[in-house]
Amino acid sequence: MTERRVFAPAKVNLTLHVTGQRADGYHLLDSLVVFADVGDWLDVSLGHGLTVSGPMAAGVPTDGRNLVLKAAALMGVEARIALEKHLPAAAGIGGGSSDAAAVLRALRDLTGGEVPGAGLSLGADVPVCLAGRAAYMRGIGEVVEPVDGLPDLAAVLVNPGVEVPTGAVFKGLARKDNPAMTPLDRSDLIGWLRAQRNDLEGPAREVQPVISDVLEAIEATGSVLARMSGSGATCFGIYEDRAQAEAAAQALGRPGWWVRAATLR
Ligand SMILES: C[C@@](CO)(OP(=O)(O)O)[C@H](O)COP(=O)(O)OP(=O)(O)OC[C@H]1O[C@@H](n2ccc(N)nc2=O)[C@H](O)[C@@H]1O
Ligand SMILES: Nc1ncnc2c1ncn2[C@@H]1O[C@H](COP(=O)(O)OP(=O)(O)O)[C@@H](O)[C@H]1O
Repeated sequence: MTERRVFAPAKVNLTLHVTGQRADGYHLLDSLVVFADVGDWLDVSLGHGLTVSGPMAAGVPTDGRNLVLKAAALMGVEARIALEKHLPAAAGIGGGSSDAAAVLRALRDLTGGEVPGAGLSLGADVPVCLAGRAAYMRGIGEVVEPVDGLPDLAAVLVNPGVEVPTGAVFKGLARKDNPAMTPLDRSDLIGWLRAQRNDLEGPAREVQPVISDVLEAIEATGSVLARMSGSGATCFGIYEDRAQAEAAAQALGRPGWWVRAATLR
């Protein structure tokens, strides 16, 4: 087999605490990250060329700006990649980073090569996406510590169709030195999550006020928790079970909104 078909799941920051800032301007993070059963698909082989198709392909670069080609360059090879885009871009769910990580995994497999620096040079979210499982993400994203024993979470993902530039949201932070997460309480995960934060939610709402409407709409469907992921604008709701999440996804349909029921793990 000289071709690999790989899945690039949506990344969800269940929590995202910004705890400091480095001299180079990058922020120190303390985040619990999980992955969805919703994502992009890629066919990867050694060769040349990139095609982008699928329902969310519009606006995604098809040249060297695409992170999947940067991932191949990092591995020191040329790759032939067919990317099927299902995730919105610049949406706080790491679409580009997860695509890059999927290519790194496929090329590692095809070439036997190592991934330099776990892909951090491609973006702060790439190392955790390369791990591809529930993990704490710390440092600026380079410290990834797997977390075992979390229950599957029934969820909806909602993106209101507006892009949020990550850098602008970090710039809008009033405080850089916020408290870290408290120790994880597996016996009351939802209660624990409610007591944690996404520090980027405030500045992201300033950039895109529609995020407040999304969170209110999710809360109105009876979610046990509603939060924003990453730097937004995608928000998630957590539900008692998958049937409730599916019903919520139906209820949340609005023109221009991207809504998916998902299992997070
Ligand atoms: C905020 C997070 C949380 O998981 O998710 P997204 O909203 O991107 O999904 C990530 O840290 C984003 O990772 P990623 O999107 O790969 O970021 P990068 O391309 O490396 O950086 C984009 C910009 O965000 C800022 N940035 C990013 C990461 C970090 N730890 N501190 C920062 O200040 C910098 O201004 C940088 O120029
Ligand atoms: N494979 C890709 N998929 C989506 N966007 C990509 C990709 N490669 C590069 N990009 C660019 O990266 C930017 C951020 O996209 P993405 O990684 O999805 O954002 P986020 O980190 O907020 O989830 C987009 O504006 C897009 O132009």
